[in-house]
Amino acid sequence: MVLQAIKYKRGQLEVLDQLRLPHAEVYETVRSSEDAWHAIKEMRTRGAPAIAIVAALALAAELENLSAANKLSDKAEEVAAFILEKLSYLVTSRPTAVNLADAVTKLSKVVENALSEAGNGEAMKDAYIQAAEKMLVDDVSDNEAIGKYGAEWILKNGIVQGNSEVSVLTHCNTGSLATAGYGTALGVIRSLNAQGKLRRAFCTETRPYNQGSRLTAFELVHDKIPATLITDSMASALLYNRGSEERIAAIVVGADRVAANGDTANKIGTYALAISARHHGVKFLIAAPRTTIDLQTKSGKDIVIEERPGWEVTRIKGPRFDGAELDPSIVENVSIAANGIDIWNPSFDVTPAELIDAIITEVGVVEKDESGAFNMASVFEK
Ligand SMILES: CSC[C@H]1O[C@H](OP(=O)(O)O)[C@H](O)[C@@H]1O
Repeated sequence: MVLQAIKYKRGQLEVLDQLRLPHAEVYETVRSSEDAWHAIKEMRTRGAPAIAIVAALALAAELENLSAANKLSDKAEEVAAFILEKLSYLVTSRPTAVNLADAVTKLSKVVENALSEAGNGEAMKDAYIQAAEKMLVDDVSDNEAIGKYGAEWILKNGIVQGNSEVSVLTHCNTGSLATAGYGTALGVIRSLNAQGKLRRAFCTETRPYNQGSRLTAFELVHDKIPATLITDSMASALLYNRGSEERIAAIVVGADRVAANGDTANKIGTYALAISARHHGVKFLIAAPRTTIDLQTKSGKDIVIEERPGWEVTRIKGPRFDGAELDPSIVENVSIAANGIDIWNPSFDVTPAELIDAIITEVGVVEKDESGAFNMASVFEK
C-alpha cells in the first residue's frame, strides 16, 4: 500500500496526522481553510510541498461544500473575493517554505484570470478547484523526475561511482509524508533502491520534531528499503571514511526555500551536515521541485526562519506506543530538560550555495557555472 499524507476527492480532504506517527496512522478530515491553517501551524501536516497542496485543496473542498449546500454566491466576483481572502489567510500559517506562497500566488492569478471569463460563481469555483487539483497530480510526477535525475547524478558523481551500490545519508523527512507522494530527497533514495543501486540509506533522527526517526524511518521500513537511523550528532562520524565499502556517496536533503543564488533554507541541522560533507569530501545535494525555488529572494540572508515553541525541544515526541495509548496527562508533562532553562528553537537553517554541489529539480540538475555560481533562473527556462 502506498503511503499517503494527503487523501483527496472532490469535496473531501483528509490528512494523515503526523504528530501521531509512527505509532498510529490517523487521518483527520480538513473541512475548511481554518482547519488547514491549524493543521499546518501545529505540524499535523508538514513538508514544504505538502503544506502548499493541503492549503490549496482545503479551500477547494470548502468551496465545493459551500456550493453543495447552495451557500456559494452566484456572482463570480464575490467568489473570487472569497477565494483571495482565504488564500491570504492560509499563507500566514508557516513562513519559511516558499511552496505555500508560490501556490497562493499561482492560484490567485488563476482567479484573477478567470474573472473575465467566469460567468458566475460556479464557474469561478470550478476554475479554482481544477488548478488546485492539478497541483496534487503535478507534485507526484515532479518527485519521480527528481528521483530519476538525482539517482543518475549520484551514480555518476558520488564518491563511490559506476555500477557499485551507493549508501546515502538524508535529513528530516522529504518523502510521501512531506509531499503528494514519492518524495524529493527520499524520492532519490527510492529511485536508487528501485534500480538496485542502493546499498543503504542512513537517516538522521532530526531533533526536535524527529521527522527522521518518526517519519523517514517509518517510510523506509514501510518500503522495505535497507536503512539505518542515526542521531544528528552521529552524522560526522558516519561520514568519516570507514572504508570504501561503507562510504557515504552523497548526502541528499530537501529544501523549504532555494534563493536565486542557490542558498538553501532547510530543516535545522542541514547546514551542519553540509559543513561536514565538505570536510569529508562527500557530495552534498539539494532535491527540490521548482515550486521551492524563489527567484525573488536573492540570497539566504533574506530568508525568514520560523522559530517554534520551546516545549517542542523539551518534550518527547511520539507519546503513543504500539497499540497502547499513554495517558496524555502523563506524557504531555514529560520534559527532558531542566525547568526554567531558556530555549532557542529555529525550525530551519540556511546552507550557503558554496557548500552545495548540485540542486536536483524535476527538469534536471543545476550545477555551478564556471564562476562557481548557481543560475537558478535556468530551471524556469526549460
Ligand atoms: C519535501 S519537504 C521539504 C522540507 O520541509 C520540511 O520541513 P517541516 O518538516 O518543518 O515541514 C523539511 O525541512 C524538509 O526538508
